[in-house]
Amino acid sequence: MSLLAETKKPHALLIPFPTQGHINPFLKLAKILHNKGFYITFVNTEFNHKRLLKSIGPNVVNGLPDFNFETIPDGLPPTNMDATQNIPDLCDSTRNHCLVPFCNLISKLNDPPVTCMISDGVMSFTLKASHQFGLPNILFWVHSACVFMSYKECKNLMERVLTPLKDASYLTNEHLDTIIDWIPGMKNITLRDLPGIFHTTDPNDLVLNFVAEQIEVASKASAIILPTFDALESDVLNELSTMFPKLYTIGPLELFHDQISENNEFESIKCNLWKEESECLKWLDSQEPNSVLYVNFGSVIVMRHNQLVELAWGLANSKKKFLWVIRPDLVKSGSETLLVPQEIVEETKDRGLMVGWCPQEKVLKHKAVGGFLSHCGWNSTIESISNGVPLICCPFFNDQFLNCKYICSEWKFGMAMDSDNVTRDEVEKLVVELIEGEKGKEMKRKAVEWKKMAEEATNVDGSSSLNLEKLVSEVLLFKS
Ligand SMILES: O=c1ccn([C@@H]2O[C@H](COP(=O)(O)OP(=O)(O)O[C@H]3O[C@H](CO)[C@@H](O)[C@H](O)[C@H]3O)[C@@H](O)[C@H]2O)c(=O)[nH]1
Repeated sequence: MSLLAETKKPHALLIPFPTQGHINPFLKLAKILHNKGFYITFVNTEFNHKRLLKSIGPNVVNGLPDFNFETIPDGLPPTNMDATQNIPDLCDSTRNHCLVPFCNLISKLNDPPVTCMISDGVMSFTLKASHQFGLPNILFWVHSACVFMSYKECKNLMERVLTPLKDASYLTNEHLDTIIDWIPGMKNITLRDLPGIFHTTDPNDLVLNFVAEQIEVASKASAIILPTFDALESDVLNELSTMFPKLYTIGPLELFHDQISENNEFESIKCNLWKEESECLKWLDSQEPNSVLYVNFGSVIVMRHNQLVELAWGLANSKKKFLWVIRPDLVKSGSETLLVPQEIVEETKDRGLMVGWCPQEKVLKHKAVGGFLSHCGWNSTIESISNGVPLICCPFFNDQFLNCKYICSEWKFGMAMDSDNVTRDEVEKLVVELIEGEKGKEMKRKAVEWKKMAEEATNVDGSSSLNLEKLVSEVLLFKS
């Protein structure tokens, strides 16, 4: 057994699940590994590749001499180029249709040959490919450790008849208040706090069964990586490390990414599926420190028009400055073309800016941003931690509920808001509190504390740095 000879460039093949919230952490990891001397092949779906050409232009996929993009089909018919594809369809299609084109791709990549692969935790069909080609396969679950643990307990929750719910009445009776005190490393949790997949009433729910199937095979991977850090989730990580001996926490990736991003050649490598409106940074430049609320709901959720209208009124009535990202597909189709009532657009034109997609990480770094109204996707959560930004948490689905629970009750840098019952008064109250209230100041202080701990984890001797080194030497470069 030996490490690969230094002279031969190791070749890492990375394949994320084909949505923005998975592509982003994969791209950061790809750049970090490239900086450590790896030859990189990054695999997108043909559909997303076309979206990248549309949103960024033809240069997007040029890559660098040793950083290449490849594509495979996702098996789905073409859909709206400005919208995230249907998630259950993607889950089903990737597991059923991607293995053969993925294997064909690996056979074709010979110069240099692939030496290891990093696959999305929910793209476990790749384990068959790694087995066939005799390659290490690292599963990258792009969630918090708590969410990963809750998925690990999927079968147990099913066996205890806690999920799927018997019928819709279980969504409103006390069933969701059932205390779950047996998940290792997790305290003060109810069924309501767990990811939304567990609240389905459909016994054949595709996504629930998909996650159950994916987590079941996780232990067959050469290693598992999570984009979190030890100090943030120590209890649950202690438990997970006994279940998965090769589990590496390597977050926040954004901080490692920042350490290498002076390297300008990386700037050209982007994977935004929507056209980025970076002019909003100039607008932020003209605002007072900590005065602006940033509002963004990530890349997947779709809300009702009345939810958006209540939000808009709440923001307007708060009289605070705001930068609001309204994706072209944020509201259910069939609603009015003018999403935000003209009255509000007029009234807030001096203090509010609305764009379709922004460079979120640069926005979160900006000194003008005093808080973030977020859906609590894991990337948005860890990017907020990396920048010490406090949150108003408005979860809509799946892992966002558990992230919200931890942000508000354990990490204490956020306040919760119910996405099902958004009212303008509640929005106004929370926004004012976050930007100028005492609770807002306390949450900002907590957010900055977490930021410092995240920085410690990614310093040379920090837990995530050491794990990243170990991941490279013990798994990615390891040759049996
Ligand atoms: O205008 C925008 C909006 C988002 N982003 C970036 O897009 C990513 C969004 O990721 P996330 O906050 O996790 O939200 P989603 O894209 O909605 O993520 C999906 O995937 C995540 C990882 O599995 C889950 O945690 C979420 O619940 C799920 O909705 C982040 O890196 C953001 O920085 C931008 O750059 N500009």
